[in-house]
Amino acid sequence: MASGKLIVLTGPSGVGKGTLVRALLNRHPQLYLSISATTRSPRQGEVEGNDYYFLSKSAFESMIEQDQLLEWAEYAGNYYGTPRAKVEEKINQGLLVLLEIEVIGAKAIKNSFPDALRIFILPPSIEELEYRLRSRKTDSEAAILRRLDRAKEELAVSDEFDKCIINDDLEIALTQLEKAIFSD
Ligand SMILES: Nc1nc2c(ncn2[C@@H]2O[C@H](COP(=O)(O)OP(=O)(O)O)[C@@H](O)[C@H]2O)c(=O)[nH]1
Ligand SMILES: Nc1ncnc2c1ncn2[C@@H]1O[C@H](COP(=O)(O)OP(=O)(O)O)[C@@H](O)[C@H]1O
Repeated sequence: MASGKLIVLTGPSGVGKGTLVRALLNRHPQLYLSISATTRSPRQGEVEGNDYYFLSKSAFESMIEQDQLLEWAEYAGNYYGTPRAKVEEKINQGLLVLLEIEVIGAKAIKNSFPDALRIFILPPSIEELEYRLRSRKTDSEAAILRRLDRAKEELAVSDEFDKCIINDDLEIALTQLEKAIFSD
């Protein structure tokens, strides 16, 4: 059976990764989005198994110990990781599998999936990133400041990825993303 491909979308919190992924999945339902595990508490409206698998710290640590995560990272005081089994199953079925993850995990993916296409989403400016994080109204002030701190470190390594796309105009970014995913 033809082997599928892994596509990794990364970039700072608030840049629009989730928005781009939702638009991509709407237009291309054949894409498979991996659902991550996290120790973060659900936000209002988030659904178990749809947005994330919400786990206790000890359940997450037991997944790490049993090598059930393809990659994982600590981010803003919580653990986040990609469950391995589903991704491997879908890749073996020949599907295009999408991961939406932070930068450390996206770098680590290179070890297990050297052929993964890793795309870094950039904001038009750090001021616009802060504006997006605040206007989303999903995070506390402390969480926003942790995300902005982390964003500065993340933006500094954007050139280590296969492709960078600036999410200024959403439609333009989406078209560039489609080109990167489907023309390779
Ligand atoms: N390494 C890694 N990062 C993840 C995973 N799932 C989500 N993330 C990232 O963790 C960060 C925080 O996610 P979240 O709390 O949902 O905030 P949001 O992305 O700003 O809405 C984001 O950069 C996500 O892309 C994962 O499985 N592994
Ligand atoms: N191109 C864009 N222009 C303006 N606002 C955007 C754009 N893309 C996303 N946003 C908004 O920015 C905020 C953060 O987007 P989100 O997809 O949650 O980011 P991430 O998943 O990277 O944390 C949301 O309120 C979203 O509606």
